[in-house]
Amino acid sequence: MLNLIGLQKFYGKKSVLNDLNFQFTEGQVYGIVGPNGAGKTTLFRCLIGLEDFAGRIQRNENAAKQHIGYVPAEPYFLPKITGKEYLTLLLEARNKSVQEDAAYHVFDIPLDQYINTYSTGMKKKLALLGSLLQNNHIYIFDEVYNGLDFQSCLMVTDIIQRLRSQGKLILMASHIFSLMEETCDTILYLKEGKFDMISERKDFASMKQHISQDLRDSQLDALFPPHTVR
Ligand SMILES: Nc1ncnc2c1ncn2[C@@H]1O[C@H](COP(=O)(O)OP(=O)(O)OP(=O)(O)O)[C@@H](O)[C@H]1O
Repeated sequence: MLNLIGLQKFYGKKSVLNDLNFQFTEGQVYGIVGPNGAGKTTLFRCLIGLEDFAGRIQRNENAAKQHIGYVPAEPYFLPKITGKEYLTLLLEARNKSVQEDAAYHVFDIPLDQYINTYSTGMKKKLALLGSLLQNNHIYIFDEVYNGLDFQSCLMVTDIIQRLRSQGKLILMASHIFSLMEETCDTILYLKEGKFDMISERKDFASMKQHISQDLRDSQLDALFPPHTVR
C-alpha cells in the first residue's frame, strides 16, 4: 500500500504537486499520464525518497529504498562498469542473490561489456532487469517503453502482468496512451500538479476523449496556416 496524503511539492516558489491524495494498492497497475512538465517524474522521485515534500506518504514498509524498484526515464550508470557488475552491485545492496542464472540473460544484453558501450534500449533493459532481479514489492517505471524495440515492449507488458499476478504494486508513466490502456487497471491524469481525472479500465475511452479535448489544435495554425492546407 502506498498512500498519498496532501502531497505537495515546490521547487522554489513554483508549485509542482498540489495536494495529491490517493491510495495505491498491491496487485494493481497504475498509470500516470499528463502533459510534459505535469509532475510525473517529480511524484515518482517523492515516492522513492529522492525529494523532500510537504504532506505525507504512507507505506507498508518503513524503508522505502529496500522495497521499491525504480526505473527512471533516463537511467544513470557509472561509465566504467560492466552490465554484470552493475547487477551484482544492485543485488549486494539488498543482500540478495539470483536463483536462476538464466534470469541474467532474459533480455540478451551483453553483460560483460562496459555500460557506456550500450545503446539507449540496452541501458533501459539493464535498469529494468536490475529492478526485477531485486524482487521488489513496488515497481515505479518512468517511460519504461521508451527506446525499446517492439519485441521488448511486448516483453515489458508481459512482465508487468506477471508482477501484478504476484501481487506487486506497479506505477508507471508513459505518453503512449494505447500501451497504458493495455497494461493498467487505473490511469491517473496529472495536470498542473493535480489529478484532473482518475479512471478505471471501463472508463479509459472517455478519459482519452477528455485528454484530447485539452489539445489546442489552433496552436498548430501558426505552423500550418489554414490557407496553406489543401
Ligand atoms: N530540479 C528541479 N528544479 C526546478 N524545477 C524542476 C526540477 N525538476 C523538475 N522541475 C520542474 O517541475 C515540473 C515537473 O517536472 P517533471 O519532470 O516532474 O514533469 P513530467 O510530468 O515528468 O514531464 P515529462 O512528461 O516531460 O517527463 C516542470 O515544470 C519542471 O521544469
